[in-house]
Amino acid sequence: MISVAQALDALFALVSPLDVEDVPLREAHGRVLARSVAAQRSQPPFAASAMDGYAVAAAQAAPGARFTVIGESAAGHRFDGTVAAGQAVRIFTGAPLPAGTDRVIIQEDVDRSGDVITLKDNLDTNPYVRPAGNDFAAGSTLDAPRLIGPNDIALMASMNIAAVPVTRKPVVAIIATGDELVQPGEAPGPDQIIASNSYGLAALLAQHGAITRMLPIAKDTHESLALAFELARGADLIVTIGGASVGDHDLVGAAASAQGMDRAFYKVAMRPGKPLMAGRIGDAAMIGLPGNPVSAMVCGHIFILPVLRVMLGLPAGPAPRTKAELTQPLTDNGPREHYMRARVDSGQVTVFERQDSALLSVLSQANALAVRAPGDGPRLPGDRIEIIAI
Ligand SMILES: Nc1nc2c(c(=O)[nH]1)N[C@H]1C(S)=C(S)[C@@H](COP(=O)(O)OP(=O)(O)OC[C@H]3O[C@@H](n4cnc5c(N)ncnc54)[C@H](O)[C@@H]3O)O[C@H]1N2
Ligand code: MOO
Repeated sequence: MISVAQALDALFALVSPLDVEDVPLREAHGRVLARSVAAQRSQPPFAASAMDGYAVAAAQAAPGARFTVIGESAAGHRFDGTVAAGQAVRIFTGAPLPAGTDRVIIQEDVDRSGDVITLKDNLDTNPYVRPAGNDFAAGSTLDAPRLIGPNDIALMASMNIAAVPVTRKPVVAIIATGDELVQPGEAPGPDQIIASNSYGLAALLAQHGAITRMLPIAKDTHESLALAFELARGADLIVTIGGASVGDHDLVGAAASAQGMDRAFYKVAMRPGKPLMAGRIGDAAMIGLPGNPVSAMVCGHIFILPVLRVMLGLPAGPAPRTKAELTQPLTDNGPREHYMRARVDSGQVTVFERQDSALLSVLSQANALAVRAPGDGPRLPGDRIEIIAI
């Protein structure tokens, strides 16, 4: 059996960043910026007032100084003339500073009588001018790769970038396997259960930038599995669920081999998730997940999300870990890396008592996986242990 880190490296070697497409700015949120983009203009494009008040020459601004107001500069409507000594222009936030001025006196610091203003004592010394290019200069870049968030959308809008180069979304085909499965909403027979982790995985992968194709449930026969692989053609990644272990009806490995799968590995020293397999089938990467619902979801977080990130052009790396303080003692860990379902609150982590990999009710209460290294000794309350947010 290989380690989780070795399995991740092998998975990263199976995939590469997908091609680039341009999308309208409104559709770029949550996508990965594939090429750096450059500002089409400076912001602000002119020296602008930061406050409502009066634009004057700074050299003349002193308590008691008097100015004649000769016009107005508003946002979107500049004052076209030049301001001479002893003159001021009424100005509003965001408006261009008129020629001949380099300071804004806020209106609270002014007494106005008709067209004449007198500056008060205790003048605010801030010039309240935003120089041209204060935020960014034309040509300055937002660098790729980067997961585009709402703040980036605002910045690119301001840079006048209407079409954004992003990595194409990976298409992931999801194949649930097993005679016991029916889809949610169908009527199960007495020995049947409802397919669940295919739906959880589809939600997880869509949340992280994939287009998911949920294929019909494959029966535990070579013919049915062959048909499922046929239907998966064209996907960038094929994810099977179940049939990965050693039982007489676990046929996914053999069915994938029959499709010409070039196997990278089978079995990983982790808990849950041991019977994981991966390889390539034609142009697609293939990941065979164990069927136990929590195992499949944990493998989704630990393996598939990092693989998606690489396909999206983001750096290769494992699921990010932080540390939290244990609230309870833990017995020593076995030889496999253990991803324990846990709840983190205010930096403290409580590991659930029931860790069976069939318990979706426990997984749904969890917001983290507490990670135990292979052979990790017993732990005491107060110990800081590694966690992965889920
Ligand atoms: N003798 C051994 N038995 C098992 C071993 C082993 O090493 N030796 N490994 C165990 C481990 S660990 C796991 S995990 C499971 C994984 O087995 P499979 O990948 O072959 O999964 P199945 O047998 O098909 O299913 C297991 C379990 O999960 C349910 N299932 C499957 N798919 C779905 C789905 N889409 N939605 C909901 N539930 C699903 C299935 O009904 C089974 O209950 O093997 C152990 N056995
Ligand atoms: O390691 Mo298997 O993946 O739960 O129980």
